[in-house]
Amino acid sequence: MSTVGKVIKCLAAVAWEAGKPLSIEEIEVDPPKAGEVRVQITATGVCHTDAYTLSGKDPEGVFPVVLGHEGGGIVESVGEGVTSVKPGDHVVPLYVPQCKTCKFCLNSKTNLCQKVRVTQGQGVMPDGTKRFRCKGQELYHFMGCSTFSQYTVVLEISICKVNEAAPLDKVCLLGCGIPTGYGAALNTAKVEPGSNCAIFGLGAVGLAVALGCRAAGAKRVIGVDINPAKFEVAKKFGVTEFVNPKDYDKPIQEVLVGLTDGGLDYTFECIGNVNTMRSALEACHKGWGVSVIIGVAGAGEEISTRPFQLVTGRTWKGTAFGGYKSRDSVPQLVDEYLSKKLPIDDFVTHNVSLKEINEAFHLMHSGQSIRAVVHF
Ligand SMILES: NC(=O)c1ccc[n+]([C@@H]2O[C@H](COP(=O)([O-])OP(=O)(O)OC[C@H]3O[C@@H](n4cnc5c(N)ncnc54)[C@H](O)[C@@H]3O)[C@@H](O)[C@H]2O)c1
Ligand SMILES: [Zn+2]
Ligand SMILES: [Zn+2]
Repeated sequence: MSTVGKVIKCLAAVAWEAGKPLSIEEIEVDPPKAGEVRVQITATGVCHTDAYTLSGKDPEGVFPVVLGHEGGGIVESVGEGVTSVKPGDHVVPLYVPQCKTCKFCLNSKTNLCQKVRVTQGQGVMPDGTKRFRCKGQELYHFMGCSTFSQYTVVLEISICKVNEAAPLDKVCLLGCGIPTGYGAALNTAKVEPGSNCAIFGLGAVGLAVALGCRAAGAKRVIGVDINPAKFEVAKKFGVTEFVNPKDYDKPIQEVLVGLTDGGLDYTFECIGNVNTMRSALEACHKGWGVSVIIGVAGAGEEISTRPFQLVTGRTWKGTAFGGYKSRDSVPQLVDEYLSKKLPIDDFVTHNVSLKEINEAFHLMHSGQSIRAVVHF
């Protein structure tokens, strides 16, 4: 029996309020309106941003909400005017959309499409309404994706069709963490062959940076992390040396400058801590070192350094979603995965069912997982 045009009842992990575990509920998902796509989600990763919003610290956070933004799925039906995907297509929802018409999309220097920024931040579709209900209450959308549900509704500009040969429980991770780090090295820093790089924080994002540095032909890739358990696994991703700030009684930037004859060519902050952001900048080589901020700091926090650090030729940059124009790039990254250039499988350390989704959050908080993938 076709579900097209009908409300679908399915299971979702609902965040009813801040600071509480997710609860598995039967929800109702409306059909897609014009320009929208209803997707059956088959797998999703769990990312720090989901945890951040769930914690209540996100000033934009609204409840009750269906979180999740690292999903993979199959198109169930499309709304009026949708042409780039059709029912049955394998797709990855994208929290950075690509409308291809706004000022940002038309500028090759940025990937930050602004077409639906305001409504996406408010947790609603562009017409101000929502497509989810549970127990008589409407549920908010999240980052334009809401992948913690068996079915979700997203905009056509927030989705891309990917090669069906790729398993969705792996390429779902191309929805956030992997492109973020990989693109930070390749698109934002534009790491050159023979470079010395340092990566602060060896979670999924930092390890993806390591893959990007390796792909670019970096010579030394120094991993900086306070969890020594990360080093063995990081070698597999191309980290060549490991520095634990806890092993030293001087600032870590001084240690790194000493190890590298004056500093790094490229550093990457993948923690979200304003102190390590400063260390990462100051670990850069005078005259040309570039530091890229990827980690997301807490609301209201500020970075600082002495301006002389910049006057003497260091550059501070930042990046979201690795600088990738999302709909153009994610299908290409899927192809890189299929041609064994981009090893996504190594990121999946745990697999859980939807009912165990809170366990995936626990594995992330305790530092045990690189990524735990939730299967529907
Ligand atoms: N800019 C973007 O588009 C974007 C996208 C996704 C995630 N992020 C952010 O990237 C960051 C990393 O995400 P992740 O999923 O890899 O996180 P993660 O928690 O898996 O990894 C962080 C790592 O940093 C280490 N660490 C913590 N404090 C440290 C310190 N003081 N010194 C050295 N190492 C330290 C931890 O041991 C851990 O290995 C987060 O802030 C996340 O919000 C940004
Ligand atoms: Zn994320
Ligand atoms: Zn746009």
